[in-house]
Amino acid sequence: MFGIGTRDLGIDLGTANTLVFVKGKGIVVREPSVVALQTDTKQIVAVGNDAKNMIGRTPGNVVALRPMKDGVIADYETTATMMKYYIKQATKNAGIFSRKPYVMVCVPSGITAVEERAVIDATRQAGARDAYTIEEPFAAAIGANLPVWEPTGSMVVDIGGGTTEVAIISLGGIVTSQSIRVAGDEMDEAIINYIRKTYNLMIGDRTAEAVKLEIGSASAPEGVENMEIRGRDLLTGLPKTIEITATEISEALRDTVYAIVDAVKITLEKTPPELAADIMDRGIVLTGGGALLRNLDKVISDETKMPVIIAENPLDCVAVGTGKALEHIHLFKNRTKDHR
Ligand SMILES: Nc1ncnc2c1ncn2[C@@H]1O[C@H](COP(=O)(O)OP(=O)(O)OP(=O)(O)O)[C@@H](O)[C@H]1O
Repeated sequence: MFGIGTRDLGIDLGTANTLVFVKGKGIVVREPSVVALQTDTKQIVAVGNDAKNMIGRTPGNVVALRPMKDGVIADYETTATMMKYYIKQATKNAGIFSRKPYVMVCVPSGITAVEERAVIDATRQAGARDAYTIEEPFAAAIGANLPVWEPTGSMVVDIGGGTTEVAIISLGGIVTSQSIRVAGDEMDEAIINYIRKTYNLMIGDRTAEAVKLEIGSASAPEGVENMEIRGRDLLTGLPKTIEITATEISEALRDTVYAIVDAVKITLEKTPPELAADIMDRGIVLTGGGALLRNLDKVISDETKMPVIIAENPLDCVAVGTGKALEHIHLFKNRTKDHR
């Protein structure tokens, strides 16, 4: 058995954000999963926040890209480079003689063996002494302080950028789960499509996300809320400003919201009755950035007739849970396909 120390890391390698957790210190890195590269030399120009600010604004010789898509690695080399940068940042005060870190990385529960192998290899290439994986909803449940090791049912719905993971957990294992590639990014796309179709206006990803954060809602909000947005008029080709309402945005988000509701219902249908009774008592716990979409808890509760609770600090749950899981790394040795 090896001891897990303050140099070992839990990484939430997300489609939208990458977070690094260190035991005893908490979350030490919290940055967007974005890298800006020179197109010809592939040299890194910026990582994280600096790179995110460049999205849609780069000159011809620089490209700002998100190397993760739908919760899995879309661009292997860039992901490894990004992880190396963040691992270095998280371990910079560890001293030159300390050993390389063990790293636990979360992966979507629907991941294929090939996709999982890519995460493990990229983590090793990024400087890990060894890499382990944990399924995202399990990490989210640990991070949300659910009693995952006890013989009682807990239900977690983790709504990230690329994936929504729904899982029932009991006795340290996932009893049943659903992973759908519908989450925050799809909401942004739905807003872009709605505005293009309704107003012939093309807006960028960042504007769409800003609209979602400011006036987005899973059901029509009470009262009137407006927001001015800028984009390019598809008829004239010129910049244009329009005003949209929160009610329109809730219509735009409807299909995405109901895809998430359906995943929750399907999982509940597959849940053994004893565990369903536990969940009825304790409620469904929402984690991930998407949990903060206004009224989403209410819509899920109305549709399932179950109590729904938003976890404290929902954006941090997966990273905290991934880091805490390091303490049980011996259990993950068997769970990780790589070590079976
Ligand atoms: N207040 C909010 N309302 C709605 N959505 C939000 C809010 N805050 C953050 N989000 C969304 O949450 C998503 C990011 O969540 P999170 O960091 O949990 O995802 P991730 O771990 O990077 O993704 P994944 O788990 O799919 O790999 C983004 O789509 C972001 O727009």
